[in-house]
Amino acid sequence: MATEQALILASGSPRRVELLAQARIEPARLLPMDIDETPKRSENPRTLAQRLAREKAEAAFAVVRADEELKGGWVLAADTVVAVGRRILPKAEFEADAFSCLNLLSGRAHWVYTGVTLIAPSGHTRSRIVETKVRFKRLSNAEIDAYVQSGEWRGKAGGYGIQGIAGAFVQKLAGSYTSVVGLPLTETLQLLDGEGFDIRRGWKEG
Ligand SMILES: Cc1cn([C@H]2C[C@H](O)[C@@H](COP(=O)(O)OP(=O)(O)OP(=O)(O)O)O2)c(=O)[nH]c1=O
Repeated sequence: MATEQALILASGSPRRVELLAQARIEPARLLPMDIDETPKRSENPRTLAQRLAREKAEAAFAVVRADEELKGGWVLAADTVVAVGRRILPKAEFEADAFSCLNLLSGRAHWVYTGVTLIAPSGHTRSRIVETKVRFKRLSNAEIDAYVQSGEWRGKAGGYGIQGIAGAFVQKLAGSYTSVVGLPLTETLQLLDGEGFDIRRGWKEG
């Protein structure tokens, strides 16, 4: 009989669950961590994504370690930050956020940084940061208005979701598409594999 292995995903992001499902990895438990995501003064976007992924993973690991049922699981967390130069864009909550993000992104290139942290049952921690450059076409006011109406930007870093309508705004992408959606699959599977989690257990046909 195969030994049990449990992945605890320290996330409330449906995108991250879907990306793992794409690789046939199903978390045993979702454990969203409500941490303060405010950037430190003059913190750069890359460092912020790394720090927040680590903080989410560490907070979740503390819960897992103290829980009889969850103990022995692998803890995974990620954080996605969108930036234009050093300017960090908000996770859009209000229409005004979405308007200002889209006006800023229109006709320009921006960077998407996703930090990923994995904590193995032993407590051993590994992190990766993935950087992707995305270029949007020039957006007309009518396009921005219609996109804001769609509501697809809600709760998303930089005020857009590449996996939806905004996929049509992208002229060029250099890096990792899955990282922009919220979880770089190649690097995440490498981390899991490196810490003894069987990433191919669900790959068998039927
Ligand atoms: C740029 C971009 C971001 N996003 C999403 C991914 C993340 O869910 C969100 C960035 O916010 P995060 O703070 O990384 O994640 P979250 O608060 O949604 O979830 P949790 O902390 O519980 O894991 O933006 C997209 O879905 N598509 C995109 O194209």
